[in-house]
Amino acid sequence: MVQEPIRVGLMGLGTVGSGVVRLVKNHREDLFHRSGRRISIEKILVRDKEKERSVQVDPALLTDRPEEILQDQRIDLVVEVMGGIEPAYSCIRQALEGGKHVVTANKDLMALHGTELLTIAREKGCDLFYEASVAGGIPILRALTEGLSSDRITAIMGIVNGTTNYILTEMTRKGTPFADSLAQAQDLGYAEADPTADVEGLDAARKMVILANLGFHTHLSLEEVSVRGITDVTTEDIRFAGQLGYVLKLMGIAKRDEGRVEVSVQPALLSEEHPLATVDGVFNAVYVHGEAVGETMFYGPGAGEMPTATAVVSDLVTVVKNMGLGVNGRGIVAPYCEKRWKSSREIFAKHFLRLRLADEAGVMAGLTGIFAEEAVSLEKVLQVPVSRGDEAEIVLITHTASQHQLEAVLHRLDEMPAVRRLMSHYRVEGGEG
Ligand SMILES: NC(=O)C1=CN([C@@H]2O[C@H](COP(=O)(O)OP(=O)(O)OC[C@H]3O[C@@H](n4cnc5c(N)ncnc54)[C@H](OP(=O)(O)O)[C@@H]3O)[C@@H](O)[C@H]2O)C=CC1
Ligand SMILES: N[C@@H](CC=O)C(=O)O
Repeated sequence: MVQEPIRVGLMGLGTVGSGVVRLVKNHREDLFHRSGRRISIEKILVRDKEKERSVQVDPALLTDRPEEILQDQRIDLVVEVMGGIEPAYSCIRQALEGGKHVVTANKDLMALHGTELLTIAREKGCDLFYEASVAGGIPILRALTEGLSSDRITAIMGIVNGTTNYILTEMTRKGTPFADSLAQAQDLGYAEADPTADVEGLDAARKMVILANLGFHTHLSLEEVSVRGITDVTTEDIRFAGQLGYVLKLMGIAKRDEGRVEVSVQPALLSEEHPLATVDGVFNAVYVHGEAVGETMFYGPGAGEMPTATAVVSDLVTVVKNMGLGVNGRGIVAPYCEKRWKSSREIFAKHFLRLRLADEAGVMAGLTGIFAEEAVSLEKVLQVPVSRGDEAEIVLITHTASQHQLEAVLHRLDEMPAVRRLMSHYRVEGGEG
């Protein structure tokens, strides 16, 4: 008996949606063999039906009315690649409540409403997959939920935003100014429609919430994550970090010790030996530490049309296979670990500080005295030349100290008259010893 095809309603035909159309067409036979059904894109929701498209589609498939997909009983599965919260949230909710399976690439939405939507999906016996929402083409969500499902995850650290990694790589390698590198990332289709979310760290924070919730089986919300982007990173910071043996990356850091978690996004220095240090350009990588497995790392393109479409269409294949087995929605695990945040006394790291000082006798002694009194020892100190004769600049790296100790030092430096300016400070990961 010839089975009916799986009927898909595609919401969005931009960068990712176009990739989905291309992949479904180009890998048609493989997808059929792997999923057991033909995949047919029945309708495509767009904002502007007249717009010129980079991919060829039958104009009769285009609609600007979501209900044409949501109320079509023949459609089994909705692929949401519009982005943003609304109308994506209402569409996905309505699709699930109507018994349609959903695949989405929308991290904004999954970071904000993921737990709620997954609960609806489970109750309705529907699948809701979102592999493409984190790290584009890297199957990291599947690694956490399947490959590492026997382990207890203690750390997830990642370069999870392709746009900022591209910008920082261009600044490091070629000294390309921030604005020019951002424009290139936009032209290449890596950046969000509003790139503020990329450069201010919010996009990475959304992904870290998704990763931490899956890895730690808890329910953390976005507002609780400490977020700092790359807009104040300078080429000097990058250069001095390099002189000390470090590279600067926008890092997502999620760690769990004895049930207490920390999650942050910040530009951080990585030792040149750290496995994440060589991840350049649009590439992403996620380093996962598990109690039993130890260190693992997942690497690949974090954004762009075809890598992201690969993740979306792979989710689609899983939905179709689950339909064949009659197990849709069963793989969704509800959060079962209590949420307990670390205090600032429980978060430990080394730190990089760049300070502009008055060039006077006794200033260095006063400065090192502050670090000693707060029990923060110094690992490396570098004096750098400055144009003003009455000023000196130093760059230093501390040994491991708590966040609380660092804040005490920064507060006291702020009150020390000879400290003219704190030029920059970053957390340092790796390079212990
Ligand atoms: N680009 C990337 O590399 C990656 C993107 N993602 C995520 O994938 C999703 C899609 O991103 P991307 O393809 O880059 O986005 P684009 O801006 O390129 O495309 C969005 C598409 O959705 C349509 N759309 C948007 N709003 C509406 C609306 N209100 N009603 C109807 N149609 C609408 C647009 O229609 P029209 O064309 O008519 O304007 C467009 O076709 C986002 O959630 C993004 O965060 C995830 C990983 C990587
Ligand atoms: N804007 C995002 C796209 C993928 O999620 C990024 O640059 O990583």
